[in-house]
Amino acid sequence: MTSSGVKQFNQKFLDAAAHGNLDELKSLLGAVDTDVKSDRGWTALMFAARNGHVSIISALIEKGCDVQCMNSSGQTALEIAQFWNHKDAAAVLSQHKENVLFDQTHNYYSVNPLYRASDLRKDASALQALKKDGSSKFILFEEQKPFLLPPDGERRKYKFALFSCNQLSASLLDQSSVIFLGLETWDPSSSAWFAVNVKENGAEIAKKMYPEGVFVTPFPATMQMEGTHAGIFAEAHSILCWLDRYKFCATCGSPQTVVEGGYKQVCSNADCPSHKGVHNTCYPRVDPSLIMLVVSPDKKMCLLGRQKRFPPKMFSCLAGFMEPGECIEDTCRREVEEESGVKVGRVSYHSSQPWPFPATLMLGCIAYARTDVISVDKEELEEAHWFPRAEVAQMLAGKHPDGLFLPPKQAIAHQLIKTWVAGSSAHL
Ligand SMILES: NC(=O)C1=CN([C@@H]2O[C@H](COP(=O)(O)OP(=O)(O)OC[C@H]3O[C@@H](n4cnc5c(N)ncnc54)[C@H](OP(=O)(O)O)[C@@H]3O)[C@@H](O)[C@H]2O)C=CC1
Ligand SMILES: [Mg+2]
Ligand SMILES: [Mg+2]
Ligand SMILES: [Mg+2]
Ligand SMILES: [Zn+2]
Repeated sequence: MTSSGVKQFNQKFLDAAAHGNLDELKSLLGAVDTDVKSDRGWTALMFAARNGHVSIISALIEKGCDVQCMNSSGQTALEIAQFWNHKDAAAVLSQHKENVLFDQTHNYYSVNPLYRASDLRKDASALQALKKDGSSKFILFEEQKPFLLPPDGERRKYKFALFSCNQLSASLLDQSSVIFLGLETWDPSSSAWFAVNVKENGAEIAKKMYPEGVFVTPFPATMQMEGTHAGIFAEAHSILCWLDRYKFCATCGSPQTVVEGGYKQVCSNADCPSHKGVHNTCYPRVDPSLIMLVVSPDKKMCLLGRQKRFPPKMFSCLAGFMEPGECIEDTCRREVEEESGVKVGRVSYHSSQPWPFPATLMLGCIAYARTDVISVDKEELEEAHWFPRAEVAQMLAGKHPDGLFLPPKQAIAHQLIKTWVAGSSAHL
């Protein structure tokens, strides 16, 4: 199709959304990019939100459109629906889990719908019964690679291939490292989910059941998963990596036994001090890390940097691990000063994101600089600059004249930057 043909096609799609023409929209859905934008940066979802067309909104969300996308004035579809007082449309948009829950941002990898039922972990016989229950669901991993159904004509995103206990061998299910991920709801009779690390023959069974399924290298493939499955992946992958990396007691070096559905390891040495007092070596790790959008003293610019490993032309927020005995605010101030020489004053918390590679927890902040002179630590960053808001908006929209761009929407860095560009938050 010629470029003017594509433009006409896209316009038809946007018009169908704006006029509430569901049949027309559905006939175009497979053929167009659901997030295509008008000249003013409006998506089909925003047009539907503007006019309160709930069925169009539902059809677009079902197809996996970007609910958090912003127009050139920095509004999301939800904000548009609220502004025009379309209550039903706003309700559908705000219910959507990838968007906003409890009026708070929920980042990618953080939307895990399972109820973790941690009390059940201690009940070995209850867990054993759940493993044999026909309604329980099993997801598979091989060497920490999840077994997923890839996108196809119908499906735009990866999702887990689900197995029942009858489809897996007894020896696979008997492993102590079968991880109990939780129940589907708070109702104790709801289905349980488990993650299993398979050996060769398990991988064969998986392929036989789902010939189209693949064991994928987690990053970046899991960035393209259905939102709730990405949340379940984050839980399972972090635990599996921990079990794989921490096989011996950190206190005395003896082998450990996996207990509590994979959530604890106990030292086999009865005399080990880890059996007494504070025994935090037995539990899975979470490594807190700060990520911050630093705003200039005049509030007109933000600080973005490049690590050497980034793809060319990509800039992002500064980030760094928390150190022992440090509070969130001080980690933020220290990492920014170490990496860029800029001194930060007030730090305001925005939102968090599990980053399961293997078990980082990103704590996202907006940081207010007290100084603006940049002196880059070349060990950590290749370059860092102040960028004016209009230029960052171009980067967000993928329209920067020099092709500079930002991490994708699944990264908390993107969400922090978007918050600042929109200037719509209580943080600013
Ligand atoms: N979700 C998102 O949007 C983004 C996520 N991130 C993630 O944030 C995390 C931190 O960012 P990064 O800039 O790399 O961190 P830092 O600025 O703290 O520097 C990284 C260095 O810290 C050391 N290190 C590794 N693990 C730890 C730890 N648990 N505690 C203390 N120091 C550690 C490593 O040194 P050595 O290699 O010498 O051992 C590493 O090279 C990373 O996991 C990164 O993937 C970063 C940017 C965006
Ligand atoms: Mg650093
Ligand atoms: Mg860093
Ligand atoms: Mg550091
Ligand atoms: Zn020990």
